[in-house]
Amino acid sequence: MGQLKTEPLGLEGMRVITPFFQEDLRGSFCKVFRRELFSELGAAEEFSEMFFTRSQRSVLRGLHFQWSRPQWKIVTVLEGEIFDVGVDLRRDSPAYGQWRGISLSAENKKVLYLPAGFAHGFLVRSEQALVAYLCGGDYDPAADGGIRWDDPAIGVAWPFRPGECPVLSPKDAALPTLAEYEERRRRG
Ligand SMILES: Cc1cn([C@H]2C[C@H](O)[C@@H](COP(=O)(O)OP(=O)(O)O[C@H]3O[C@@H](C)C(=O)[C@@H](O)[C@H]3O)O2)c(=O)[nH]c1=O
Repeated sequence: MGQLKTEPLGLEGMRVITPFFQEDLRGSFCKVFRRELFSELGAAEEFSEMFFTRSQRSVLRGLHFQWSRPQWKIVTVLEGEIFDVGVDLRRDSPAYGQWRGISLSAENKKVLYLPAGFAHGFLVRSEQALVAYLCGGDYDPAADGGIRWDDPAIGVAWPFRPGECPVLSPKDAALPTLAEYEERRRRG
């Protein structure tokens, strides 16, 4: 009872979790986190932050990471639907720079696990989306980084509707490409 199922998503360590879900006369029960499972997946046993973001349709957040103090993330959607994306930025990974994406919604109840070393972002595909995160590894504003959502070298195929433009934060609109980011780091 109460087990969660996991499946790979094409990049080493990236997993899709199907929560334990049960309905009865009162409503429902949905378990998305179990320490034992996430320890097996490589996540530190303790998480550092839990937070929620609410966003309108077409909002695109990302692609975010902490380069010097990478965090693992567990992402789930409590209301609405997002297209959720992870980009492998682990320096020693043969899949460096590759991305995978999946629809997460309140309806499908899928949960995404991103190991430390991935960039993360999402596009909102419903009127609103309420997204919940657990993050392992402390948030460090000085290490907070990001790369452009539309970096052509990464080539995320965001599922925009015809004529749809993403709504970005000023910070995200000014992010560099991965190559630019690396160049800045090399120069210090
Ligand atoms: C990311 C983060 C931000 N903050 C603060 C900083 C700022 O005042 C406010 C909003 O931050 P941002 O504009 O960076 O929020 P947002 O653009 O929603 O950033 C998030 O985007 C998605 C894609 C992720 O993967 C998350 O880890 C996070 O980076 O929250 C924290 O306190 N802890 C955190 O872990």
